[in-house]
Amino acid sequence: MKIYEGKLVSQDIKIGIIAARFNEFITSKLLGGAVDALVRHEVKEDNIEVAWVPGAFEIPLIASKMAKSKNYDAIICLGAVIRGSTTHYDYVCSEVSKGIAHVSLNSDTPVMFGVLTTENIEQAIERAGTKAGNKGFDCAVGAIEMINLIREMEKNEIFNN
Ligand SMILES: Nc1c(NC[C@H](O)[C@H](O)[C@H](O)CO)[nH]c(=O)[nH]c1=O
Ligand SMILES: CC(=O)[C@@H](O)COP(=O)(O)O
Repeated sequence: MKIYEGKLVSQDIKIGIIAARFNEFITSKLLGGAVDALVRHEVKEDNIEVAWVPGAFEIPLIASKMAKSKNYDAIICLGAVIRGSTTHYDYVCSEVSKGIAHVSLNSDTPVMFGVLTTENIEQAIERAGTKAGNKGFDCAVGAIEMINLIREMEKNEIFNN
């Protein structure tokens, strides 16, 4: 039985991060967690590039452009969509999640979904560095794992058709 898994090592890893400015009180904490995880796993700061977009809905477009550039080994998408009093929340969440998944599959690039979708501000705060951890940190570790998993499987010619 052969098992492949991505090691948490970071030789010459280049990361693109997209952060939504909407609910910046939350998304800045997600960004801090992601950068902390990357640096503590020895990703060079010069190899981390951050793009700020107005809101989560704009993330997929920039993710697509970053992925098409082939300048990044993985892309991390960070946002905080918090339900309001209309159905706008449902449309934003749906399109952002579909859009990010579409970019990842169409570009063969790991695009990590670090967009909080919460019922209230308290749930967002809990997931941005308090009692439920930091989803930005988690996504960054996942990005390193995915990059190394793909590299390992490619080295073993697993994807050769
Ligand atoms: N309500 C939230 C939004 N709304 C804004 C949209 O993401 C988008 O920027 C706007 O519709 C213009 O295209 N964005 C969030 O990131 N979080 C929210 O809670
Ligand atoms: C997620 C949203 O778009 C939401 O915060 C907007 O609030 P509202 O539905 O009250 O306009």
